[in-house]
Amino acid sequence: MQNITIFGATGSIGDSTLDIVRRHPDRFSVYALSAQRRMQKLAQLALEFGAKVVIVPDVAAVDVFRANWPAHQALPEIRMGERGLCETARDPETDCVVAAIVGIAGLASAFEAAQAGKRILLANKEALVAAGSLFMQTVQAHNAQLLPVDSEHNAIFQCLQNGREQQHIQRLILTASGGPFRNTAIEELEHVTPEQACRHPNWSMGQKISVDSATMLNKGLEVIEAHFLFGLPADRIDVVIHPESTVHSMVEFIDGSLLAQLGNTDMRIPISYVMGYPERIDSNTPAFDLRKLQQLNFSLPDFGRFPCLKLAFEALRAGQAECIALNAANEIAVAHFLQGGLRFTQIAQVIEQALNWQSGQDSAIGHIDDVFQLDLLVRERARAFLPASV
Ligand SMILES: NC(=O)C1=CN([C@@H]2O[C@H](COP(=O)(O)OP(=O)(O)OC[C@H]3O[C@@H](n4cnc5c(N)ncnc54)[C@H](OP(=O)(O)O)[C@@H]3O)[C@@H](O)[C@H]2O)C=CC1
Ligand SMILES: CC(=O)[C@@H](O)[C@H](O)COP(=O)(O)O
Ligand SMILES: [Mn+2]
Repeated sequence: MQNITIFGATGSIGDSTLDIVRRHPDRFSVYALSAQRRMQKLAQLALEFGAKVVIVPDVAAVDVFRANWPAHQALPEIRMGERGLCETARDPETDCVVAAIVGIAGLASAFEAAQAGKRILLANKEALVAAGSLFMQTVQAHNAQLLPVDSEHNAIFQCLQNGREQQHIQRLILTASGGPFRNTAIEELEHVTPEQACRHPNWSMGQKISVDSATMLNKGLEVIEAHFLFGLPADRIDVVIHPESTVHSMVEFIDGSLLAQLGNTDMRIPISYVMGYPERIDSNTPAFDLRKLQQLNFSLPDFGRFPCLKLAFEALRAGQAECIALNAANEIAVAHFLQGGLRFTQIAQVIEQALNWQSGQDSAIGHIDDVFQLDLLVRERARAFLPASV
């Protein structure tokens, strides 16, 4: 029996993970669950899965959680804030951490899990983008196990036969849907709404990653994530637009063979893979219907339409500080776009300004605290780059 702790349990990845737990009560037991705003949902989940611990942001959230808890039931232990998340990450009762908080907010707890030598199922790509080598070194130094949840990296991991084929890679090919604006006239992009940007053609996901898919910064973050996970330089990681999102990514090997992983667009598939790893387990998803598969299309992305993807490649080539800046500026820009305070096309402009600013700095990133410090600094700068009105 594996004791699972899910950080970001109320989100889209949390939902899919808990559905696998539901399917395999003999294998998994929920130890702890965290949430940020949705206290009612957290209480329902903690009750259903018998969580021993919940982690909420602050005292006010504790009150809301308690108010949503049935009077006759014993309360789980309630921990608070980042300290509560980190305490739970290293808790001896936690066997496996699902890192599914969105954004840099998930880094401290995921990093703590690495330091505690836990098994980490990593959805939170921003953690790896911002702390790349430090994170990977920490995983290695503490004998932790890092398994990729992100569908592309999970596909690559499967193609590499769980890492055994790593030394024979020629290049990685990340597939990208192209998002909701793949065919939108470029002049119209400055007028698209948050609602349109969040309407992903193939996947149902949280708001932030949906906007990232629409700008294709998601793919840029994934290129950086792949670089750190699989140790390949930027020029051996390709991105192809594949509107069907059926091929989840590919590996080209030195002998010319290409291996791909295919499947429905349902995150329960990659999540069940890492939950059961090294065994495959039932993902509770419908079988793939090959008769519906008329065509698989592939084309090269247009950097003019998707400047964020170009910026991510530039950040990766420039170094860790630029990757931190890319991510921090994007988080600020996307939050403002979602609140109606920024145009869609201005997201790339804010990121570019932050990267230009970063290129004039001398930022050494040798410790995890350097990551948090630079992240905060870039956020401050990025706020200054936001236009006064849209
Ligand atoms: N969804 C998907 O299919 C995929 C997601 N990912 C990655 O997984 C991560 C999660 O994505 P997704 O599930 O879509 O996101 P959601 O927005 O659906 O869920 C985010 C979760 O994080 C919690 N949360 C939000 N802000 C904070 C914070 N500041 N501190 C602590 N917890 C917080 C939320 O709590 P609350 O609900 O209470 O606000 C929620 O539980 C992202 O990094 C994303 O890029 C990767 C591949 C696929
Ligand atoms: C499900 C998943 O892993 C997402 O990151 C997905 O890949 C987003 O789709 P695109 O970024 O390809 O539009
Ligand atoms: Mn992905």
